[in-house]
This record gives sequence, structure tokens and C-alpha cells, in this order.
Amino acid sequence: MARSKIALIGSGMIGGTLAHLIGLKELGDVVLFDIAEGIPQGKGLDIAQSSPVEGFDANFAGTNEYAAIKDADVCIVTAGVPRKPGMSRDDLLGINLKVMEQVGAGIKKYAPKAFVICITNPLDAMVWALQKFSGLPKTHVVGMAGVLDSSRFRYFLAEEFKVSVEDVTAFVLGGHGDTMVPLTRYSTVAGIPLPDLVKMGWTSKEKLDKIVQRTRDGGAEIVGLLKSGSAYYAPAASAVAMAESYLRDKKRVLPCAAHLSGQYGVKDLYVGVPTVIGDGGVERIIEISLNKAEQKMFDKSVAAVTGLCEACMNIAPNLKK
Ligand SMILES: NC(=O)C1=CN([C@@H]2O[C@H](COP(=O)(O)OP(=O)(O)OC[C@H]3O[C@@H](n4cnc5c(N)ncnc54)[C@H](O)[C@@H]3O)[C@@H](O)[C@H]2O)C=CC1
Ligand SMILES: O=C([O-])CC(=O)C(=O)O
Repeated sequence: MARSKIALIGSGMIGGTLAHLIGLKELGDVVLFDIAEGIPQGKGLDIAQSSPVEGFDANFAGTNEYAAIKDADVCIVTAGVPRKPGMSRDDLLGINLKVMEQVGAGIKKYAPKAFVICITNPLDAMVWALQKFSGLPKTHVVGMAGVLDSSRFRYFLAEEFKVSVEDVTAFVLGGHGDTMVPLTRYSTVAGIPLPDLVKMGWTSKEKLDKIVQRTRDGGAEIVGLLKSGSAYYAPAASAVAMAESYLRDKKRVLPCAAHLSGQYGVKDLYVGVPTVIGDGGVERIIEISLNKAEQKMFDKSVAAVTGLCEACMNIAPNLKK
């Protein structure tokens, strides 16, 4: 059977890390695309030269031409700019929206059957615009944020409880911004919900609140440390989990920015919700019940994403369709 073809649109810090992880996992052949000349070619060659040491077989092609992504099975989009300290993700909207228009046109022309995972920020508005610019089915255009935010939450919880990260589950819903909604009620250690662990004396409500806030600020914490860009190891790993679930039809339940058409009372918006990802793309959106406080936080997050999509429509009126 031919190997899958995975196109990485953007070959910066996340793009290069994606290519390396895809090689290590033998998920398929990789095309690295970027507008910067030499960067995708150089990273592709460097990673290919690590394959004899690691023992993986895959092709790595670097390119500045969209034609090279022809018939890709998966496209992972990181093209654009990351934030610097003092900026919010939303400050990237104007510049990255223009990039999404070019990327959408390239995917529409050369890889219209691909499963597209958008990573570029501000995530929920960019994936919404990318779907419209590309015209690909809504089941096949999805945003990566929830897997990353949930992974950060899981890591902080595992650290607090001194247990394996493998035994911690967590769900973070809503937009990928300051209003994201880490759901303590649906997060567990070995199936025991966090509120029960507070009752059992494993932690306190105050400590849990601090972990929730640290999760919300997870991206900014790394931007503050790196100073020159944003996180890339955990974001790349998160997108690879989504690509793997699609390519291997694993049907994993993953929180993703998915197109909502009435679910959670939201229409024509991308917001982070639990989904099932399989060879049909986003095969199911899981509607979990939210209590009053959770619903209020979710509504606030949806309002923030709505505002960003409106800002996109003001810049690009053709998005109104
Ligand atoms: N959704 C999420 O959870 C996360 C999103 N991000 C976002 O991902 C994006 C990428 O981050 P990094 O890889 O760290 O940035 P980076 O700056 O290292 O790489 C971005 C690449 O995009 C390229 N690029 C710029 N305009 C382009 C265009 N028109 N067409 C093709 N390529 C173009 C640049 O040349 C650069 O190589 C940023 O917007 C960042 O905010 C970052 C972390 C997590
Ligand atoms: O914070 C940023 O700018 C990058 C990002 O989205 C994250 O790491 O969650």
C-alpha cells in the first residue's frame, strides 16, 4: 500500500517538529511547504538524514510551490506568524487572515480531498476562515487547540497528584484563548473526577483553581520564557495525534475546534468541543451536558470567538457567505 502523503503548510518551529514526529512515527511521506526559500528544503534534508539512525522510512520534500502538495491526504497548517511577549493571540488576526486566504486557495486547488488541521492563531477564527477560503467539507477542516490545552491540564494535574500522566484525563472546551474552559467535572485520575479528589483530600479547591488558571495561561507562560516565539513541541505532538487518528481510523475522542451547526446552540462557528476523529474526518461531535457555571464560561468563550470572526468578515467581506 502506498504511503500516506502529509503536507505541512508552514515549515517554521511547529512545521519542522511536525515533520520530525511524523517521520519517527512512520505516518507517511512529508512535503514541507513555506514561502521562505531554503527553510523547508533544509529542514526536510536534515530530518531525512536522521532516518538511518532512527530507522524510519519516509520521503521529505521541501518546496516553495503549492503544486508539490498535490493529492495530499492530510494538510497541517502552521503558516503565519506567532506572537511575542506582550501580545495576545488575537493581535495576529489581521496578518494571519491574509495567510489563510493564500493557504485556502492552495489547498482548494491541489489537495481538495485532504483532511486539514489548522494550527495558526487566533485558532478558532483562522480555522473558520480557512474552511471558507478553501471550500473543503466542514468535516475535513478542523482546528488543533483542545488536545494541547487538555494535555497541559493533564500534565499540571499529574504533577500535583504525583501520578502518571497516562492516568489523568482532562477536557478543555471553548475557544483557544483566555476564555477557554477547562472542565474539572469531566477531568479525572483513573476515572475519579477532580471534585471527588478534592473531597478525598488529594488537593484543595484553591490549588485546583490555580492549575485551571495556569492551563488557561499555558501558551503565554511559554511565550514569556522563549521571548522569540511560542510553544512548538506540544502543539506539534497534539496535531500529530489528530492526524494519526484520521489516517489510522482510530476514532479517538479528541477535543478539537470543530464546525458547529447547532450543537451546543452554536451555528456556523468553530469552537473547541469533544469530537471523534476517524477516516471520515470529524465523524461525531459529542454534546456533553454543562452545568450553569460551565455553560456561562462556554457562552463567554463562544462570544469571544464570534467577535473574532466578525473582525475577519470586516477585513474580508467575502467570508460573509
Ligand atoms: N493552535 C495552537 O494551539 C497553537 C498555535 N500556534 C500558532 O501556530 C503558528 C505557527 O507557529 P510557529 O511554527 O511557532 O511559527 P514560525 O514563525 O516558526 O513558523 C511559521 C512559518 O510560516 C511561514 N509563513 C508565513 N507566511 C506564510 C505564507 N503566506 N505561506 C506559507 N508559509 C508562510 C513562515 O515563513 C514561517 O516559516 C502561529 O500562528 C502560532 O501562534 C502556536 C502554538 C499552539
Ligand atoms: O500562546 C501562543 O501564542 C501559542 C499557543 O497558542 C499556545 O501555545 O497555546
